[in-house]
Amino acid sequence: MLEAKNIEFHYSPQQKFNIPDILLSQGEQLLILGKSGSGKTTILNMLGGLLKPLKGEIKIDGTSLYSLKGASLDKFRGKNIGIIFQKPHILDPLTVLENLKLANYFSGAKGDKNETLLKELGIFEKRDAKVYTLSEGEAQRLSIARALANSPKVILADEPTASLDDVNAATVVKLLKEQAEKFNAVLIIVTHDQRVKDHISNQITIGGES
Ligand SMILES: Nc1ncnc2c1ncn2[C@@H]1O[C@H](COP(=O)(O)OP(=O)(O)OP(=O)(O)O)[C@@H](O)[C@H]1O
Repeated sequence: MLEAKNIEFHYSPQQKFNIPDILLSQGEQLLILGKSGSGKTTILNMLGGLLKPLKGEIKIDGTSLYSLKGASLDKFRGKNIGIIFQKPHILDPLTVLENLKLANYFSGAKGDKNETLLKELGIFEKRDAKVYTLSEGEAQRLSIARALANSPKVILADEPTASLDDVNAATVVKLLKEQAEKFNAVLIIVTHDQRVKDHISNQITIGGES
């Protein structure tokens, strides 16, 4: 389902990242741990089709990600990959529901699961609220909803709990796991948050001990 093989990458030759091969079947979950600056976001961006590795291949559902270019890569990403960024990528002037509709629009999806998703994530009551009025936890849940709006086969989350208190952090990890299980999607979380460790047993650490 998701395969990353022989990946090599550096921003400068003095700082080469050591990137392990990753092989995940449908429905499998992986936690990538590592200290700040170890390259977690960099790996996630490569897996998400946002940063081309210098060498190696990333395959999703049999498609070699970087054999696609421009609009085809954007379309493939919109349809198959849901990314929850470290800082929520949601649009402030729009409402909660409008943000989901925008994600649907970009991938040509119907959006028939939007309301269910908002209910499951506990923000249905906020569907007509503008994003700038949301609490941090609500905004984070909306960014999860947006990433899941098109029922992706691969869910990638970058430090989804970083700015959350213990209760909200546990809720967010639980929601991500539940949603991934529901879609039988691959779930990869990258984090340096030790609180997430107990929730996903399949783990790798990059850049030495975390
Ligand atoms: N566009 C870039 N150009 C040059 N160097 C970069 C770029 N993006 C990241 N880096 C460097 O690469 C290293 C890894 O960055 P990355 O954001 O992947 O780490 P991280 O493990 O996600 O860190 P954090 O946990 O703090 O988010 C850092 O030293 C960073 O300064």
